[in-house]
Amino acid sequence: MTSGKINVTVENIFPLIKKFLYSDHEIFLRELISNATDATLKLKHLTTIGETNVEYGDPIIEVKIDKENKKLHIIDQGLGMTKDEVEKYINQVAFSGAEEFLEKYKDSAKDTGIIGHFGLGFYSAFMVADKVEIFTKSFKDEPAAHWTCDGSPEYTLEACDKTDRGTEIVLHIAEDSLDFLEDYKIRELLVKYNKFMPVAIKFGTHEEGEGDDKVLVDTIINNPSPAWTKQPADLNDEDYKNFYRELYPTQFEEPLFHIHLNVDYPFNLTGILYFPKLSADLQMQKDKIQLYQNQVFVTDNVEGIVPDFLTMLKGVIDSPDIPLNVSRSYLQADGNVKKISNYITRKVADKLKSLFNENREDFESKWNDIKIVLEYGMLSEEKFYEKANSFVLYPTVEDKFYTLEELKEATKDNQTDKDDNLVILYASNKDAQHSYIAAAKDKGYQVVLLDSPIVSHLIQKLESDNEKMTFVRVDADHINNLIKKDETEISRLSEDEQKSLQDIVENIVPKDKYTVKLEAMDSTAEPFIITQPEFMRRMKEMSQSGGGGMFGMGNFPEMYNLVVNTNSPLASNIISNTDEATRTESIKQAMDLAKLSQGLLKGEELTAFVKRNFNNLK
Ligand SMILES: Nc1ncnc2c1ncn2[C@@H]1O[C@H](COP(=O)(O)OP(=O)(O)OP(=O)(O)O)[C@@H](O)[C@H]1O
Repeated sequence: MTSGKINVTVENIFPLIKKFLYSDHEIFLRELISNATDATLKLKHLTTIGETNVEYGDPIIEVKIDKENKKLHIIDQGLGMTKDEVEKYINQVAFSGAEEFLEKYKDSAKDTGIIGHFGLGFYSAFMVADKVEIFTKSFKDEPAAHWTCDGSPEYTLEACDKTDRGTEIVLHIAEDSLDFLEDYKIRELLVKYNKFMPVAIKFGTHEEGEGDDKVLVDTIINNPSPAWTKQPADLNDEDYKNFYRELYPTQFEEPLFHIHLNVDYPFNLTGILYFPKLSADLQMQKDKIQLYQNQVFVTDNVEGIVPDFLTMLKGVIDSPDIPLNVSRSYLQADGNVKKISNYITRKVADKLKSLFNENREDFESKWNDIKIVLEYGMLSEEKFYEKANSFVLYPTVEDKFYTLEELKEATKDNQTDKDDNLVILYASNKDAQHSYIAAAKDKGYQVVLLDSPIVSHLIQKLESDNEKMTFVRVDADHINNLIKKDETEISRLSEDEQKSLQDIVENIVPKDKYTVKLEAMDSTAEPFIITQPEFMRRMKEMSQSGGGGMFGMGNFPEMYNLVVNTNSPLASNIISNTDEATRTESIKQAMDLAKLSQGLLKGEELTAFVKRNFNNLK
């Protein structure tokens, strides 16, 4: 037997390992199973290249709990180690690896980034065990070895009588980690980290069959060849849907479509992304994109790797080319990671384009579920914006879908104003803006429905990229002014009469909220109309939803115009009526009706309005 002292340079490494990443103790199992998988795949490689003629067979990795003796076993049938190799790989390589890792990250252990996802390796066993044993028999014709270490730098290494090839790691679970002797706990970890690892993992057994045919079979935790490792040509739609269910067993909604990622130059990346049906409550998205490295789960926080606007997608990406032991800011500056993020953006845009081209009707039916992602993408990724023009849709209030070019074509004859600007009218809420939409439709105008929360930012961008095109919400002005044409209505009131009308109305309407504007309109148009000027409203919205350059606008009071139609019978009545009480009453009534039609009559005012009108019916 050899015994020795591991060469400690970091002041006692074991307590450090125990403390390290306190919340992440569970990763020990992933590290040990990764080692077992590597050892198995290495042997497979050696047999395929003819380096050895041992029988590879159908190896599995087994995880076994021995609750009574407080032990956890991880057993593989991989290439094993000779005594010399244990000395070299465990006492030297693995130890110095762990040591270097700790030295580097002990101060940043609290960093919530990707740090700590990989690297501690074999010695992470000491996060949960106070004694670790290795029984290992190499595929080479040499005696088996037995290594023990009780958490002090001293270890023992001796020959043992293990006869079958491979390595068995035995963890003597520490008192404060007895959780890891619970079936459910280990199962949960295996499912979380090892669900798609490339070597079969056995955890327990279960019965299969009926009556006398009942047999005990191994319970295999993982699917060693998940869909993303296969060629797209070998998978059909059903396979993709099945994989979605495998990935998110608690998700019952089907995905809208998928994108298979598969590239090996200049970086290596595979994966499948899914466009989910987005629920109204975006905060509820608990199923996220999962990041793997060679089929080992790393994290479901893909911030910085997947472009922001795509983090609402679901699925898997697997790439060995993403550095993991680094902080988020370093990650974002990494050249490979940038390329990966650009590649994903391009693939998503290409897929959307082909869906649009292949089956436009289907694409239109999915529009409402995907628009937020696309609109956000147009705003945040210039490369996506450039491609998006050919498939992003602008639905009208009547559910007709246009691309921007089609919309321009459909509106240019009727909606170009006297200064040669194309005015695109839009509504953000079909019900609330109903009367304004109806007025626009009467004129034969198209009204598009833009109701996502970031629309004000998007139209701002579209305007700056499309000369002589402006977006105006239907309630931004009265109908004649929304798209200014040359014809002007003549006012029936004299200038003196207009002046007196203005004074009378201004005296009654609250000045801090409404600017009274007299307009000569068709006599059948509504006498009082409340409008909300486009510019102010848009800046306010942009400021409320973040950015937009109008810092602080979000707190501005709402400003409205009260447009009084000087050609309406009511306007004439107000002028000619000399009884102040009834005049005031009719202005208040007209004002309330205008508010009602803008959705502004609420609470106490609404109650008073209803009461007053019922009284009038008596
Ligand atoms: N189950 C095993 N079978 C055979 N060799 C093993 C096994 N576990 C560990 N080893 C050997 O010990 C070495 C060190 O393992 P350790 O987990 O510390 O680091 P690693 O796997 O090389 O890298 P990483 O830091 O990514 O885990 C391995 O490279 C391997 O040679």
